[in-house]
Amino acid sequence: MLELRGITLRYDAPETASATTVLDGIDLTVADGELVVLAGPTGVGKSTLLGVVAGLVPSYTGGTLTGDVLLDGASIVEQPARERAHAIGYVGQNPAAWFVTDSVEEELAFGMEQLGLPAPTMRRRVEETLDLLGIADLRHRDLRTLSGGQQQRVAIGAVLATHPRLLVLDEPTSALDPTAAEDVLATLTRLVHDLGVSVLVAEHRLERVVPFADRLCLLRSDGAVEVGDPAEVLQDAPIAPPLVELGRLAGWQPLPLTVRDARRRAPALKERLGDPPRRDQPAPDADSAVDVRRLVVSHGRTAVLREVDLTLRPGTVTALMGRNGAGKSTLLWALQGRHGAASGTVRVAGQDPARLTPEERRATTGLVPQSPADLLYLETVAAECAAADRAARADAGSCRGLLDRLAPGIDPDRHPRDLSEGQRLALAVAIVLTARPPVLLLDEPTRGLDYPAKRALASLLRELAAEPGAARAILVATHDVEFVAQVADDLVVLAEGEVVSAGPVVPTVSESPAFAPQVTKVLGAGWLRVDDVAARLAAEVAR
Ligand SMILES: Nc1ncnc2c1ncn2[C@@H]1O[C@H](COP(=O)(O)OP(=O)(O)OP(=O)(O)O)[C@@H](O)[C@H]1O
Ligand SMILES: Nc1ncnc2c1ncn2[C@@H]1O[C@H](COP(=O)(O)OP(=O)(O)OP(=O)(O)O)[C@@H](O)[C@H]1O
Repeated sequence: MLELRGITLRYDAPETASATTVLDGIDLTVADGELVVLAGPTGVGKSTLLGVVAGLVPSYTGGTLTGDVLLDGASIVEQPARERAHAIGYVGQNPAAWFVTDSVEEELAFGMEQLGLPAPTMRRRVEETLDLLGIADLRHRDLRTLSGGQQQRVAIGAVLATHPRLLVLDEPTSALDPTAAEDVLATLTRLVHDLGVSVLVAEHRLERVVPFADRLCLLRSDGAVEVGDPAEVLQDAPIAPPLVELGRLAGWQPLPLTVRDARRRAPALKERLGDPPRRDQPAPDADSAVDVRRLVVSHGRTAVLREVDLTLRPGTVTALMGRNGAGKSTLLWALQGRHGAASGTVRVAGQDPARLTPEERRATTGLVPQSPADLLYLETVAAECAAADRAARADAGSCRGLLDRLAPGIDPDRHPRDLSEGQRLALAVAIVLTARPPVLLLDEPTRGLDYPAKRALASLLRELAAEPGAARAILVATHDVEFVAQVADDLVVLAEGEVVSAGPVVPTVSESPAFAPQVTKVLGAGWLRVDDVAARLAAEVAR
């Protein structure tokens, strides 16, 4: 159905007369009724390739494209994006940026209006889509007031309502809670299997998508491309979901792609491993870094946070999880003093953040918001890093050093607008971490990050939490269960604005089918990370 021939994209930088070749001679086909996953390191060119298919690159981004894009055998490479929209539905990495209307219902209808569909058809499809994505209760809502995951669902719905034959999706589950992500992927698979729709989806959280994939296309950083059966492509891929890494360690062949497959092989491995590792709990500290009591925050008449109690211990990383719209971002903003409490108290490093000046606030609390671009306002990566060093009175090069740990090798002269999603997030995280404030808040900080980058971020946060004398507390709102397994000591789960569980990570995730990481599902409570398994096997060999 879709055929890409020799796609090469060069981004020109006129001011320096240099050019970056992002994609170099990519060939790829997507058949009718096939779901192809596009994977690869942060910044390798996945979004660029999807943009080429949708007709957005190079028209909206600049750059020079060579090669051909064929749909049903006919070249569409010269066709503008809007003329491809009857067949190709595209959802970008940052859905809110693409909204063209004000309300959920209008947005769901907009694409169909553009295609000139009759009103009764539109009406019917809007209803179907609201149900399909579980967003019926949001139908009259203003798009700007939706949570990140709610926006992502609306964006996917708006495209599904046009009934495209090819869906092109850029990290479509990055803002979705684990259950919603599974539901959306199951819906897509139904469209693929029952209606012969084709899907090309770029994703970093391979543990979520690979079980649904017919084929995997891996773009490597050296420009090589591998396309094929997911288990074969992942055999020695530099990026792999935890199950695959576990399978490699244990020597399982073929590599397991689903928890079910891995569990069948697990008994022998469990026997070799013995008891799960003991996790030291940091010593309880009398002074909490963050203390929230009976916090209520409302939007109009709706209470979004209801009597929330939260204590963050210095020296710890706490994960904040919960369904889309549960109130996680609202809580983070309240800790930064930006959402006035209707009632209750908030104390951050002993003070009420709402009473601090912006400068005092920055000195106590650093927040990486859900859309990292909000923190970036200068012309180059180098200027952003230099400004962060100055603001934090840190040594020159501090911010750049942090950035290189997360996303190495970014051109310092590049405009932050032209970074890939993961690179932009890495820059925002580096800027906030440069200030080394006593309280760090991160809202969904793994979008666009590949596995090595997530591992680097986890170890950076662990180092910052453990810094002697810093008494630092870190709170990470995320849907990324594998990241939680790597980084967190404690877990707080919100539901409908209330804390429904709070405590050390191991018991809290072990009992939850939604929040348990793959290693826990395969090996049982107490095992969280592939690294723990590797360490135990290495110790066994040493004995
Ligand atoms: N308009 C542009 N001008 C110059 N360089 C660009 C532009 N857009 C993207 N790039 C660069 O092209 C490379 C590929 O970006 P792209 O967004 O396609 O990566 P990606 O694989 O989707 O990344 P991520 O995993 O972070 O989403 C990156 O190095 C990025 O900095
Ligand atoms: N201005 C507003 N008016 C009405 N409701 C709002 C407004 N702002 C946020 N909300 C609602 O408050 C709830 C909590 O939003 P919040 O962004 O805190 O959720 P979240 O847990 O961070 O979600 P996600 O996981 O999707 O990012 C959501 O249901 C959201 O729709």
